[in-house]
Amino acid sequence: MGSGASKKDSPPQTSSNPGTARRAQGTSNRGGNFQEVQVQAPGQGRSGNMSSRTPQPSREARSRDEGNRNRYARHATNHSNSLQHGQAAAATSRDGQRRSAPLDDDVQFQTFTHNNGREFICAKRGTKLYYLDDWHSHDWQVFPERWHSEGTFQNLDHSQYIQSHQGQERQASSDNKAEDDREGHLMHPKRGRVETYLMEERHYVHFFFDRSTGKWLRLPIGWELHHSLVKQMVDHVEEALPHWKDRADILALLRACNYNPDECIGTYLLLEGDDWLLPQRTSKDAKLDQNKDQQIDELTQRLKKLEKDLASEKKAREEAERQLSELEEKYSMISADATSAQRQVEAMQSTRPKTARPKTPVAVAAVGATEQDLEQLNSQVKSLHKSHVRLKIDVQRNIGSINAIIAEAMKAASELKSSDVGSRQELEEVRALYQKEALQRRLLYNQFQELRGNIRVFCRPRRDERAKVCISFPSDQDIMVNTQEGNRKTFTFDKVYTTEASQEQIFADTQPIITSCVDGYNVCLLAYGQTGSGKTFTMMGPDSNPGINIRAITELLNVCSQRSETKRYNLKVSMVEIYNEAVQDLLSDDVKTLELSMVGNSVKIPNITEMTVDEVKDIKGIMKLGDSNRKTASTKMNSTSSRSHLVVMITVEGEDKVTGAVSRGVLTLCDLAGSERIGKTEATGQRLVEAAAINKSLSALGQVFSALRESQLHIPYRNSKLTQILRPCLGGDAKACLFVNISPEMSNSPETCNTLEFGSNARQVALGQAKQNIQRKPGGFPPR
Ligand SMILES: Nc1ncnc2c1ncn2[C@@H]1O[C@H](COP(=O)(O)OP(=O)(O)OP(=O)(O)O)[C@@H](O)[C@H]1O
Repeated sequence: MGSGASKKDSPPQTSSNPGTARRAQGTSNRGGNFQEVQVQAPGQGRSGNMSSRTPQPSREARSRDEGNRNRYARHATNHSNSLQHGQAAAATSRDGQRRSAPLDDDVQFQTFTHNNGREFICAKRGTKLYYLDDWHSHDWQVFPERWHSEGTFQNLDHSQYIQSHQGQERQASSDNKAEDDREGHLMHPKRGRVETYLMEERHYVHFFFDRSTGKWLRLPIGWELHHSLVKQMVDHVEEALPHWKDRADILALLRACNYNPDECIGTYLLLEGDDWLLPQRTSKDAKLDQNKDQQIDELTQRLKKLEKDLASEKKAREEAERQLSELEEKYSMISADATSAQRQVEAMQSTRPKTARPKTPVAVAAVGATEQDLEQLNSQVKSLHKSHVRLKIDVQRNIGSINAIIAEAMKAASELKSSDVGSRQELEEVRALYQKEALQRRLLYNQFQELRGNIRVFCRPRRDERAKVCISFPSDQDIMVNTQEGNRKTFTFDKVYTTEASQEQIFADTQPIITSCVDGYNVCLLAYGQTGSGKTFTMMGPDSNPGINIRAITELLNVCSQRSETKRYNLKVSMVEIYNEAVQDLLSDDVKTLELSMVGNSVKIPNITEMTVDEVKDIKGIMKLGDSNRKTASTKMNSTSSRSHLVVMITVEGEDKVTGAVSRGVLTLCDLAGSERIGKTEATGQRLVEAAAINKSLSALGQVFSALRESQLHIPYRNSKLTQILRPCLGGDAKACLFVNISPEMSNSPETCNTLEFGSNARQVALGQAKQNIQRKPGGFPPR
């Protein structure tokens, strides 16, 4: 085995990867390079000569050993054969003639169990010992010296097992042949055994051109994260899943999802909660958490103790206060007695002659208060004073401890406040979870819509501040109309904008669908509604605030230039007007009328003018040219209203610089003529003819939607020029969006209801899953 040299004497780790096994098999030297050992044929000579000497193992060990021996015996048979062949071949090549191998009993087979758990089959000849590195190879390696101390040997009695297991060997080899090594499994900690299959899929792979080697090389993840387009995708996923911080991980899943951010988010959400997807928690994290829990417990205990102390201190304080007030009362009584006694003494002294100072207490007794009484009173006053001082000290001491308690309580309160911050964080997490849930629901809904190929319908009311409005918005998917009869009707769409919605908002919601045109999808956007409801404002918009048309082409140019490293793009624009059932080329100098030819499911418009757009500045010129050629005429309702359908078609062809595959997507942007009833416009003459043509084509569009909705066999595309042109967009492999533009005025509520009903019907149309138009070889697409 050539690789044996690189493995040196360190035993390779066991690999369960079937691919690895297969590779090892594929690269091994079938003839073997065992050049030193002469071995006997299986079943010949002495065998298992040491088995009788080995101590008897336990029953469990015995059965394990038997299993091993069976395996080894099979391989020993094969390998002893191959030893012979290898040796013979080697001997032949070395000496030019085949050396006769002494097929005697000088080879002994043993199993060696390395301490790392791996087992090897070994062959001993004389003093030399060899081992088989790879189970499937026939390459014998010299047994490394140091392994002797790193494992144990067991002799192998192969002749004993060969006969009984030759049948098994044959069975095993026939089983192996049928085995598909793309099948596999992994052991998931929660899901248990997970079956896997290595699918073959066409995937985008980012390459870069390496000038030094002149080769295209795979872009490493680290580099790819700096690529602007990829960066955008990773940002998008990161924004949707704020918990997923590892950008390289995100990119790895994006690669696996063929650079589809939605699929990437969907996969993540599907497996969310899976520990393997989240950053692995380290033992350090666990310890930190444990410490935190401990701290919280300690704090809670302390808080409880403080509360208890506070309560008992409060009680003691109340008691002290009560005693104090009692003492104060007593003191005031006694001091009142003392004062009156003092007064009596003074009175007595003032009435007594100055010279005749009483020498005996009898004189004092005569006025009712003896000296003894006074002394008693004096001592009472003194003791009261003492208890007053003691009380004062007590109160001061208590106030000190109460202050300490208050400080502790304040500390505990601030800790509680910080734990409140924690619960606020929890609240934030719950909110994030809710947002994720909502995102998941929206994604699933979008995926469902995409799979069914539903026409997405967006409702946009025109801004009107003066008029009495008849609409209200219960949610961003519902709109309620108050009819003139006083009823209320609610309609549901994929999105309902308010009258305040900006052009940017409108474009942002359609942008992903529009840009999928660069990937080879056909995309169609229609604006339907009565005259003056804002269709042209939405699609074309004023110069200062452009609508979808100009923003879409600008965005397509941006996406193309972002991908210019790997793809070469060509963007062409054509513009037609359908006026009175005639298709007119708006980009030709003479506004020529065009013929349509239906070929199968597609429509061809021969001789249509296509203008290449290379830069953003080209767009406005083209739009202006088309607009100036557009027929507009006044009706009673709107003096500038267009009485024709305007269809702008943008073809984006991309050629992959590496594979040469060509993608082609067509973005069809259609500003339909006003849908109001003829009666309301009071049209006559030419205007009446125009209105009739408009009505005919719009009702043909409605019929196509109805037929598609009911999955009828015949879809009446041929009923009008409009439906013929739109056939590739409504025929099953395109993505379609319909804007229903409405007027908010009460006087227009019947038309508004009609428009919303048209939109509701269209929303039920399932076109089927959109398909990418990609051809392997360039030049594969027929001209339009
Ligand atoms: N969302 C809006 N915000 C501000 N102004 C608007 C809005 N929608 C429409 N308008 C204004 O209302 C008027 C009529 O709109 P617009 O011409 O787009 O209607 P329309 O449906 O295309 O009519 P028509 O069928 O006749 O072509 C225009 O002056 C336009 O600027």
